Amino acid sequence: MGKLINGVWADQWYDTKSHGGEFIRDTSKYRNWVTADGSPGPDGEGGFRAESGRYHLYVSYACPWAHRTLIFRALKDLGDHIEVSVVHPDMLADGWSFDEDFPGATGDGLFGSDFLRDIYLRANPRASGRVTVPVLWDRERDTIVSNESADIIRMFNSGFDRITGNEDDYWPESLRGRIDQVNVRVYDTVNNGVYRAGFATSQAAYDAAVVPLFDSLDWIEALLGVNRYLTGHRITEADWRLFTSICRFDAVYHTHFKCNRRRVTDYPNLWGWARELYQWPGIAETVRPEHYVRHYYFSHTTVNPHRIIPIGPDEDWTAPHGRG
Ligand SMILES: N[C@@H](CCC(=O)N[C@@H](CS)C(=O)NCC(=O)O)C(=O)O
Repeated sequence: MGKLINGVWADQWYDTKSHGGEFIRDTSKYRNWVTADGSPGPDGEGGFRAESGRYHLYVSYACPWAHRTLIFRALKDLGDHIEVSVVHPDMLADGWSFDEDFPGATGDGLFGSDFLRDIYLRANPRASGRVTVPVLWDRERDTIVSNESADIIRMFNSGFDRITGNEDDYWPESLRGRIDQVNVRVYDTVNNGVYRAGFATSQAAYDAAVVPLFDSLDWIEALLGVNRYLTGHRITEADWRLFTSICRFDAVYHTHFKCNRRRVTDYPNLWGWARELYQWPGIAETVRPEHYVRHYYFSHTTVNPHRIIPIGPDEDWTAPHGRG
């Protein structure tokens, strides 16, 4: 695992030393937007018009951020319009690779590259920074539109509606304030909180992440006792953004990232909600435990040096969810 520096690959783990043992996530570099008519989105430049077949999505089934984009691709009927390439779950010295010797790893369907970094270098031969999934690639302009999952799911939520005829809205105007509020807490303490706990290299940095994480899970459990979904009676982006961390929680974060005060199955409301989302049409196919279990336990040798993959909990995600 590493990063690009002026177009050259350097094998480097995250630098926690200079921040008191704390893991700090880099910000995404590409923030352009696909819009229905090609006008600029909230950030970045214009010229990325929604068109069938024009955009290609690079993902890992292991990654919770990439998982969001696969979920929105499924929810919004974009499967026939946006093709996907899936990296191998092992992220080793060369970063994400397009090796195909793992079921579900597709190789690079566009260029036949060996590594995901080749895609970043194609967009900019002197690229610097981490090489992350997801990446939304524009075949027409031969460049990266965005490598920020929060933006990509909003593009998918509304940008292609004229092409698909699917007008389901997971970021409805009337709930935007509340959704954004929930997203901030969920991002800081859960989505990113598990990484801050798991990659911490000091007790203080771990404590500072793990306590707010379980405070938030208690808060969510209470919310889901009152409302069917996080922001009320209607499922929104906020639910899907939480879901990708929750489906990985018991199998990975509880053990590998030491987030072990409780499991998801210990929270009756959260566990029912999680099963409902898992059973939502099109979603179970996007949940690939064999990829995420392998990825975390095998790739993070700083956390799990012997690469032993634990047996995992016995949980039935297909049991009736009892919600609603
Ligand atoms: N802000 C990005 C974060 C993406 C991200 O961190 N992806 C991880 C996989 S879960 C990755 O590719 N990491 C490689 C690295 O950090 O070198 C997003 O939400 O799209």
